[in-house]
Amino acid sequence: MASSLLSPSFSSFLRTKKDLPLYAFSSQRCFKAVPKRIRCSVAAPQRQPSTTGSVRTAMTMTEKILARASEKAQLSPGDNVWVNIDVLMTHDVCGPGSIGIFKREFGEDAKVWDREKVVIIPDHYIFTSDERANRNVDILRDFCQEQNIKYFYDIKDLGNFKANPDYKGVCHVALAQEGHCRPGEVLLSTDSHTCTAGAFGQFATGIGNTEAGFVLGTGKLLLKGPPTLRFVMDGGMPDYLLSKGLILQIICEISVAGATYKAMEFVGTTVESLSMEERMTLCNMVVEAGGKNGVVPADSTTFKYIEGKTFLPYEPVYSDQKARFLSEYRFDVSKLEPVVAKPHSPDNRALARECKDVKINRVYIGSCTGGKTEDFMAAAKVFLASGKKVKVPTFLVPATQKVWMDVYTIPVPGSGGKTCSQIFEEAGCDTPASPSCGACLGGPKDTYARMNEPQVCVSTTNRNFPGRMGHKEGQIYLASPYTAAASALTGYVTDPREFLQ
Ligand SMILES: CC(C)[C@H](C(=O)O)[C@@H](O)C(=O)O
Repeated sequence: MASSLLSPSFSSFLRTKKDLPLYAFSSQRCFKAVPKRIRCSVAAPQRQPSTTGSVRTAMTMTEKILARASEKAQLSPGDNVWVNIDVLMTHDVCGPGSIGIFKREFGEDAKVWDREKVVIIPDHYIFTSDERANRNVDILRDFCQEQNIKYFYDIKDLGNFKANPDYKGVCHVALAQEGHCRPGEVLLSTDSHTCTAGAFGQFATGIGNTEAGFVLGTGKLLLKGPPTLRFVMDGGMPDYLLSKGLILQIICEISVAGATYKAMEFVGTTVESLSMEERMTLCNMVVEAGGKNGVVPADSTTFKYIEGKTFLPYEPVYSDQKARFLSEYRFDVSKLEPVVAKPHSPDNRALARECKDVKINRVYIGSCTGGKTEDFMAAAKVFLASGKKVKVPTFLVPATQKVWMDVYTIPVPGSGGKTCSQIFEEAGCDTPASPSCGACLGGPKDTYARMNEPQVCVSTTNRNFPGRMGHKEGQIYLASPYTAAASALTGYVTDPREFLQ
């Protein structure tokens, strides 16, 4: 690696790197392999507060993960620390840029720090004839071949996604399904919805291309520890609510800037009762409140989901009882009603029933937020309960190839063995499309279900900014899969209780 090619900040880091013992950069999980005390004293010869044996201050789980990953005994909000990264993910939109920066800064022949810790998932602009979008995937492929990247979920045949057994689809859902989400670890990726993986009790956050270029070369990143907001959600989940409703409620309460550079920790009996997919939905939209990361303590639900998906050891951490939280918010979930976020901001709250006069042109069910297996099962439940047909075009975009398979194979409870796909067909929905991010963020003009007209859409996705799904005058109502399906059946924004009670 030619250090003369490096920018000042990169080269000063590398000087530090030279002084550190080798094991800090090995592919092993060094906090497991090396006793903490030895690590600290070798890496930092001067006595630090963390090595004096003084009683440590209570920490939140986010602080603990970052402390451990930076080989410190203690971390307080605001501390800047060099964090060892467990997984770095990138996709077709940001991968080429990150690779370009990596090559520019570390040299054309540089190798990534660990070929088994880099995960590359084409997912955004896949099923399009847009040449630049297609070229992005080619750049990823060339890089993965050159670097012998272990986890590259490639797609070559755009005409038939099933002909690409490695292809997954939406990165945040694929990361979980493929066992890349492990409690206590640090996962970074060039996508703001990386916070989804906090559902597994890990520190997961989105980074920029420049940072990703740096991580590709070093496996480290300088991160500032965020303070934590704690959300305690208790009470039985009403059977017309999904966790999309919970996170919309929270964002509306604290605003789109309410958690800027803060961790959002979700606890309480309701959270404990949620499935992994529902926890993922909760953490997924943390960034819509400005959050640095979302986190749910790992429990038996987490361990069961992970079982068989990864063979790497992991070590969960939990907030200390006396951990300091910046604020605490409490919700009695049993009293909540279905909400939507009206155009053009995820915190533009209204009760679904307050919008019953809003006429809509289409419904979209898909994305990392609302395109998981359970999201389709929820929508199918509403269609099944109504026995009616949809009144507006209803687009279904499974997040991943596995979700697509589930839609076609898993029987919906109470349906006499029908699959979601059968129920959707009977209800008159569009045939489930090839898995990808689809029209969640507009995409090239020929993207399936893109809003090319100034229409009104109820969507299970995460953002409703002007132009988000295509047309800049389009109007997007963010909603749960229950509310989206109910709205499809009436042609108006509809409270799902109309069909579920
Ligand atoms: C393309 C990518 C940079 C972007 C993000 O990071 O959020 C996208 O995934 C989105 O949802 O808007």
